[in-house]
Amino acid sequence: MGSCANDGSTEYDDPASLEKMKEPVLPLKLMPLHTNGWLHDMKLSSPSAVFASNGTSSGAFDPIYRAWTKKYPSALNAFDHIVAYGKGKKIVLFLDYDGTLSPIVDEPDNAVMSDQMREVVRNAALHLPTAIISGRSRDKVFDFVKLTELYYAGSHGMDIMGPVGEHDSVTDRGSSINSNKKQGKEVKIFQAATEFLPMIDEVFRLLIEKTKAIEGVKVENNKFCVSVHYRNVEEKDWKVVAQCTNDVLKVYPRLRLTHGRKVLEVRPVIDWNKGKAVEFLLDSLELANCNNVLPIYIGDDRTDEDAFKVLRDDKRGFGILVSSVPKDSHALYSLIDPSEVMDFLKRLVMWIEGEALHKSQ
Ligand SMILES: O=P(O)(O)OC[C@H]1O[C@H](O[C@H]2O[C@H](CO)[C@@H](O)[C@H](O)[C@H]2O)[C@H](O)[C@@H](O)[C@@H]1O
Repeated sequence: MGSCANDGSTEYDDPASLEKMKEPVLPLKLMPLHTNGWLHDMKLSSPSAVFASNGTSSGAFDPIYRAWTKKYPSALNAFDHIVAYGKGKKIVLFLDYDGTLSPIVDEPDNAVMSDQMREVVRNAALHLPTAIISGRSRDKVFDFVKLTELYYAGSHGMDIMGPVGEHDSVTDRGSSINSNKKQGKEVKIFQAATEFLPMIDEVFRLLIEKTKAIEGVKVENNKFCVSVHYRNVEEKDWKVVAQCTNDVLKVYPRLRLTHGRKVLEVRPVIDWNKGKAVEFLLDSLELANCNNVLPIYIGDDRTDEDAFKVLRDDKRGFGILVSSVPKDSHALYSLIDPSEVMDFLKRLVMWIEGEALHKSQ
């Protein structure tokens, strides 16, 4: 297997097997491969939250954060304004998982969702179409959420289990595998990058091998993408993580890199992301061309920005960024942390129930 080369060169045991992967089939959209650039992004994407003495995030009391909320008002404070906009409309809910429904923890396998949050999400899904869109594999995120009432998009939207719609007008790629009974309802499985599965598996194994000497690193297979976690790596070694990942990635021009919260995400170069998944799901729900639909997307990560942007550009719905630190975003509103997400969802359901009661009288 290959080893990390500080001079940027790479050695592989079986170059022939990799050779066939080198041919770019799609236009390249690689981020700059200069690892110092990566390092800069790694630091930027890992800002430290401000914490109060009791351990809770103190964003609301921090003057810089409060100034930031002038641009991204709290969705709780702006709740009446949000629902006024949703009055008479069908609200569709899109939720990210890590950092939105579950707090960020050191060990990705321990990112469990509280029973209370699960109940709130379940209740939301009983009142309005609800989908989880995660960077994790679809199976893994389902194992955490365990709710059959929802739709799921894993691997940053590249693997969707959605409703059976009439048409797939938003996509000319990928495969709708079937329409079958899964988790008790009629669903369609859409996968945008099936041909990349062998490559992703190979890269997953290579990344494990190449990074095995770095203490704290964790490589996670998310089916259509691979996550290289550096949350538990000492900051002085982040450069080595970037170098090792770069060494692997540069022989795979059909893969690209994006940054998440203390994680490097390796994924296909295809034009597909969480924003496309939102469009696909709205289309499948046959709500894509309706004026009386209000999609709301709640997420905390850089990869959620694609979804925020779609909603913002279409002027149809809006994003809510979950963050305890000021960040630039395409979202319109903000929430500090998953506990505020829970409060927002509870209020939304109460409002929907109130509206239904009002209508029935
Ligand atoms: O789209 P998401 O549902 O937010 O998934 C994005 C990544 O989330 C997970 O990593 C993040 O959460 C971990 C658990 O709290 C944390 O340890 C890690 O540092 C974060 O980056 C998940 O493990 C990744 O595979 C997802 O891509």
